[in-house]
Amino acid sequence: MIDTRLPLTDIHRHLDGNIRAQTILDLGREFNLSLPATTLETLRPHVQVTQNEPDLVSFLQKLDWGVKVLGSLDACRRIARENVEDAARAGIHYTELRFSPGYMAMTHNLPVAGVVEAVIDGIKAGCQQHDIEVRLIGIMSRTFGEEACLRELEALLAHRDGITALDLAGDELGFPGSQFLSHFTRARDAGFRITVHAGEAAGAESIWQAIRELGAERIGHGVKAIEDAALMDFLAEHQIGIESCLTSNIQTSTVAQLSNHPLVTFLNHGILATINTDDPAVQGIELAHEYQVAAPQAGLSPQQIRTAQENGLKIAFLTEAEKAKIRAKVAA
Ligand SMILES: O=c1[nH]cnc2c1ncn2[C@@H]1O[C@H](CO)[C@@H](O)[C@H]1O
Ligand SMILES: [Zn+2]
Repeated sequence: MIDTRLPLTDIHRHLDGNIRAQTILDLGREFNLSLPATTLETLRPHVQVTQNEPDLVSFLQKLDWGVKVLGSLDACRRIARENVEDAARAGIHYTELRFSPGYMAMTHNLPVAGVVEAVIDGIKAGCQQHDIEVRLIGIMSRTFGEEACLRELEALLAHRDGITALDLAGDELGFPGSQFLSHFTRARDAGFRITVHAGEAAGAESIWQAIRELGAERIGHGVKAIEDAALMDFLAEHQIGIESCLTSNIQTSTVAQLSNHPLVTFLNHGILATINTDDPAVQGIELAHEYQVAAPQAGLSPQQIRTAQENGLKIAFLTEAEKAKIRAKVAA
């Protein structure tokens, strides 16, 4: 259950993995694109997971139509604003929305820094209309290689003030973190907080690499940490937070069934693990489902679910003063 006296957070939520099917239809029409379907019902299987995918890369293909319809910077602004609205409607008090500007820019050759600016704008517009606190995480999509990631990094650095952290996402097996050392050095020098998708498709060594070489303060998914006792101890001792996304891990076949998910073991081990969505529209879920259905199925007790909820703000990329303000507001 969600404890309504505590802030509800979603700190692992891709805004370009949460584009409404209706918006995909609207934008397809606006830019005269030929979509695979023209009604919501028939479009859905092309943009939403309908059965578990065999692996991460197949799952990620479901995000493609969402970004293919981004024919202008205004379209990017729109989906950013709608993301704030969706998160507010899901009852979320604080969210960190992440996006890959190069991935969003790709199909229609939009200026990458322009996409970053449009997303920042759209978030601001959304926050004026909804009572929610939002921070942005820039993603480098490793799937498109080092050069493309460098372009994303530079676009994010050009709008340093609007971006809180840097992440690396996409095909973890094909593009190991070791290819991105210089990217992360630059990002840390610029003062970005760091989270990295690791230990999802690849093993525990990928998590060690993210922490030791990329400077990750938090890990996205981190499922494979369970295979390395020393790493489990390290995560707990150094308070490296884990951003768990239960349903996502089933849909990517990272974990065979929720009863085998390591989240409960992470919590028992004193690791600051959290409950998040990942790509809600693509997955066909919202955060409430993760708390009310997925977490109990993963064996979490009500107390453990509450701990995971508290951990969300604990490991958020905010100052202690900002966290205190959100806690006070929700408790009031
Ligand atoms: O669960 C995930 N694991 C790894 N990468 C992901 C996941 N969901 C989305 N992306 C990746 O994030 C970028 C868009 O924000 C894209 O690179 C997409 O492939
Ligand atoms: Zn993710």
